[in-house]
Formats: sequence, structure tokens, C-alpha cells
Amino acid sequence: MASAASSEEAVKAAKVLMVGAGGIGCELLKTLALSGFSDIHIIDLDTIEVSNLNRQFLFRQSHVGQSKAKVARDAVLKFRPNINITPYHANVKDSQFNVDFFKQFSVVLNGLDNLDARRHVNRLCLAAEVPLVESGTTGFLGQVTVHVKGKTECYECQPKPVPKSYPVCTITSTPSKFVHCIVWAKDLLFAKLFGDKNQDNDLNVHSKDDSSSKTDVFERNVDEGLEQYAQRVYDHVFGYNIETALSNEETWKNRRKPNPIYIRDALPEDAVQQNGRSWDHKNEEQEPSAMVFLGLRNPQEIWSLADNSRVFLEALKLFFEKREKEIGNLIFDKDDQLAVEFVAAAANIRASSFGIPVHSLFEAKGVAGNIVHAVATTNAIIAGLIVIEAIKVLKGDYQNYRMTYCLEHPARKMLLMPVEPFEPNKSCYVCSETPLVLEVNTKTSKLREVIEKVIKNKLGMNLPLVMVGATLVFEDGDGLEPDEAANYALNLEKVLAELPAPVVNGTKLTVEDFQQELKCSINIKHRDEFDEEKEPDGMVLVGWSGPVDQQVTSNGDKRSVPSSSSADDGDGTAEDISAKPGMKRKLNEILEAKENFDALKKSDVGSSSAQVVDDDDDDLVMFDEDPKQGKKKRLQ
Ligand SMILES: Nc1ncnc2c1ncn2[C@@H]1O[C@H](COP(=O)(O)OP(=O)(O)OP(=O)(O)O)[C@@H](O)[C@H]1O
Ligand SMILES: [Zn+2]
Repeated sequence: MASAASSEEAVKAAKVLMVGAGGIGCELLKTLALSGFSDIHIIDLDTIEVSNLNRQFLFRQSHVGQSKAKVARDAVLKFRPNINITPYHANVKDSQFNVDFFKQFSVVLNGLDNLDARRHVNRLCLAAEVPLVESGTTGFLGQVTVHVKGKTECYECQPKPVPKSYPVCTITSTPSKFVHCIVWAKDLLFAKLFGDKNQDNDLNVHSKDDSSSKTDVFERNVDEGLEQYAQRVYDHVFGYNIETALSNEETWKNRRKPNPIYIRDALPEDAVQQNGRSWDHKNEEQEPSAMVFLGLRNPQEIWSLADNSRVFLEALKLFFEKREKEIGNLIFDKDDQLAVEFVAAAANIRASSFGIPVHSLFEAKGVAGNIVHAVATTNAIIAGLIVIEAIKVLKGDYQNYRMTYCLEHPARKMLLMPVEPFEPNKSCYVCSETPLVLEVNTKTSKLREVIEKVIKNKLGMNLPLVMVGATLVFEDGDGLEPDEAANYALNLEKVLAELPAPVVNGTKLTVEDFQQELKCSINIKHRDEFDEEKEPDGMVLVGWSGPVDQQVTSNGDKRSVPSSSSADDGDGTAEDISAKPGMKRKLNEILEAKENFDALKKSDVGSSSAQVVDDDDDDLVMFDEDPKQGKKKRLQ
């Protein structure tokens, strides 16, 4: 029992940092405490919500609104009063959690739900040389990976699958699946009516009366009653726009034609009767809901076209009546009841028009919010595996490190698929020193664009510093002298070739983020032209296929499984895995369970909510999980 004893010692001596006290985190904290860990620090930025209570069992109704990290600590101290748990109700990206902070820990354990925070922790762990055990779950799927500097790959060594996306024309003109109708309702119609009016939008906004003018039919006319306005929008998007689309016969040669739907067809009798109703003033406090107003109680019920039409009109009116101040700034949020009602109803009416099966509000919400319902048992299994790997890490037992996948369909009676970890990727810019290559038009692109599009967005740096040779051309962050700040602000607006130290073909840039202690070199390659559709940034990081376009976010960090990470060809086969450098072949047998493997490949394991899985070959981004990020969209 020598190794058991040493495990015990390792556990006792360990000082552990847990990041995230959500679904996985609650299970993890409990398991750590019950396994003998006695010095645990927890960071979580969030407070407890009612929707957490079904699986984050350290929390109770009375804790709603309180810090997750603090309540989790108190709950565990009740059954392990003699251990030390230090909570931080804070963002792990805060500057207090710098490299020195990370250095005090023996191991870091992630129970996060987004790519941004995961990348940040990865970088700090590398800089502090502290091992990281990463994890993620999506419904029945889960995974745990071990990242030890120099021994295994880092979290960013392999690209993560980008979120599922759809060609714009499928969304605007030829939907064939319910998800296409949802994306239309959410990213086009909802955004047009309630979001930023200045954003590009592919909805046809001109009516037949004034198709030559610039008037936008979505603008409410002065003196136009709300009911009249709502009906006009309805008729435009479900009637007129469909008729216009039908006039292009080519489109429908090999497709089923849609039916235009006008309000008079959907609600022949009572369309006008809706006029003049007023909100129940006694219930002024309640969240406005078209469903509640219309007496539709069951979100799992499939509504008729008439009911969907009523919900559509009512929700639109309620936005104007009750939430007018927000109009112009709204971004679809799956937790916004009225927004979900509007999007569900609009998607269903569009689906009816295109002969696509309609769905309940509950199902529509799941699709619109990219929700995969979290499974408490998966979280518990994953938390157990994290502790197992953490103990190996503490003992330095690196021969036995495993990344483990929790599968949806047990194969050969196996629920878990352990895989030997990959070696570090020699061309990973995060954990190796391989320079990146940036193709850019140095005569037209400004420094600001390179910093925003490449250094911050793609490379994930928060407070970058940019050097051209030995000349500092930009620095971010507090503490700059006013003249320095002014100088950098000037540089930002200069094109690369005109910077004080000119950036031209062959120049080497050094970019650095002190907070993340990450430094990398970028070799500049001048290129005159870029394809607007395929290369919308107007610059390309050559060979870079990392988690670039991951708006993924709010909740949707995407972890990759071994195969999908290699050539990004989406063909996840056992061969792909075994061929991966550093990968041992002994798991081929297990990998024959292709059903499991495909499930893993498609489902982007890594968070409690994931992209909608779709089998189209489209690769255009329409989804966006992080409301702070702009919508990504490219035409094919
Ligand atoms: N940057 C961050 N710093 C600290 N904690 C974070 C950060 N990003 C995410 N978290 C925390 O990670 C946890 C992830 O847990 P989980 O996936 O269960 O999400 P959740 O928000 O609790 O649930 P859901 O999103 O399903 O409603 C959350 O508690 C969240 O607050
Ligand atoms: Zn790496």
C-alpha cells in the first residue's frame, strides 16, 4: 500500500486552486473535501441563481443571489469543519490573480464554462509552472484533461471546433430545418426590431409601396398604433417577403415552395380584437409575458399557427409598451422570457410557411439558447476524475496521466474512455516559441486593426504590448504617462508601414501580455488583397486554426476531441487519433466505438450548453454565444 500512503501525503500537503463553483465545481469541492484535501481556494465570479439549484447541490433556495464561492465554502465546512477553504467572489481574469498568486498552488482545477477564462487560466498555469486539470461537460458527455508544462499539451495546443454556423442564404431564403428558422428569428428579426439599428441585417426591409425609397418598414410610423405596427411587421416578414422570394423561380426549381402567411389568414377573426387590451396594472411588477397574457400556460405544448401569431403580435407590443427603453440595445438572451416567446413564435410562423415542423416554446428555447441540459451525474463523474488526475499530478505520476472522455453510449460496457495525453504541440504559440505569420496589407491596415482583430481577438491577449524590433509602438493598461498614452493613441491610427518603426514585409513583431506572461513573435508578410468574404478581417494568421472565431462563448466553450483537432476535417475516426503525434495506439480498440466517438466529435464537449449540432456541411457563423462580441457572418 505504499502508493496509497503517498497519495494521502500528497493530498494532505496540497494547496489547490479551483476555478468555477458551478455544476462541476460544486461536485469537485465536495469530492476534494471528502478525499482529504485540506487547503482549497475557490474563485467564482457569479452569484447563485434558481436555475442552478437542480444540480449545484451545495446551494439552496435561500442562497439565491449570494456568492457561489462563499456559499460553496460554507456548505462544505458544515461536513468538513477542520479544513481551510478560501473563497474569492471574483473574476479569475482580475489582476489580483497574477502569476505569483498562481505559483502558491500545487495544482489548479478548472470547472469553468467558457473558452476565454479557460485560455486565461491555461496561460497563467504555464507561466507559473503549475499543473492544470481541465474539465467540461455537455449533457451526458464530459472530459477531463491534464496539462503539465513540458510534459503534456497545453489547453491551447489544439484548436477547438468553431461553433456551428449556417450560410446566410439558408437563413434568409431557404430554411429547411427548425434551427434555420430560429437563427432567422433571433439573429435577423429580433436583432432588427430590438437590437442595434445600425448593424448590417439581411432582412428585406423595403415594402412594395416604397421599394425605391430608403424607408425601413421596421421603423414605426409616427402616430401608428402598436397593433397596426405589429401587424404590418408580421405581414411584411411572413407575407410580403415570402412572396418576393417566390418570384425568383430559380430558387424553387428543386425545392418546396413556401406559403406566404398574412395576419388575415392566420387570425381571420380576432386580429383586430386584440386592439385596446391593457396590461393588468395590479401585476405591474411581473415580468411581461405574451404567453401569460394570452393564457397559454404550458411551455411544452405545441401552439397552433393562430397562437404563435398571437404570441408574436403580443410580444412585439409588450416590448414597445413595457421595455421601450431597452429597444435599440437588446441582444437575444435565453433567460429573457419575452425575447424567447417572440423568437419561438416567429420561428414557428416561418417554419409553418416553409413546411418545417413547429416546436414548443420549451424546445425552441433550447435551440435558440444552444442549451444542452446539464446532467448532474456527468458532473459528478467528471469531478471524480478530476480528483483522480489531480492526485497523480501531485505524486508526479506522469506515466499514468490520462485524458478521459465520458461517453454517451457506453461501448463494450465502457462509460469512460481514457486516453494517454498528447505531447505539447511544437507549433503552439502559447506553450512553444514558434513564431506566427501574419499576412496583412501593411500599407492600408492600421495598428489598431492588428491589435483588435489579431492580438486581442485571436490570440486572446488582454493587455498587449507591441514591439517592432526594439521600438515599443503600443502598450495597454493603467499606469502609462499621459504623453506615452497619447503617443500610443496616435500609433493606433497609423497604418503599419507608417509607424515610427515601420512594419513592412519581413518585419518581426513581438507581442506580449504581462498579465498572462505570454510573449510571441509575429512575422509580417505583406499581401495586397484579401477576399472580403473568406477573409473578412482583411488579414490572416497563417497556419493558425485556434479558437479564433469563438464567440463562444458566454457559455459555450468548445473543447475538442483528439480527432477533430488535427486536420479540422471533421472526420473523427479512430485512425485520426492514433496517428496524432505523441498519441499511443493502444486505444484503437476502444475507439472502434465509433458511435460514441462521433457523438463526442459533434457535441463540442466543454460546457453545460453547447452549439446546436447539425449535419450540414456549412461553415458559416451565424451563432453567437457571447453577446458582447459582434455577430460573425460570412456569405458563401
Ligand atoms: N472568468 C471567470 N472567473 C470566475 N468564475 C467564472 C469565470 N467564468 C465562468 N466562471 C464560473 O464557472 C462556473 C461554471 O459553471 P456552470 O457551467 O455550471 O455554469 P452556471 O453558470 O452555474 O450554469 P448555467 O450556465 O448552466 O446556468 C460558473 O459558476 C461561473 O460563474
Ligand atoms: Zn500549447
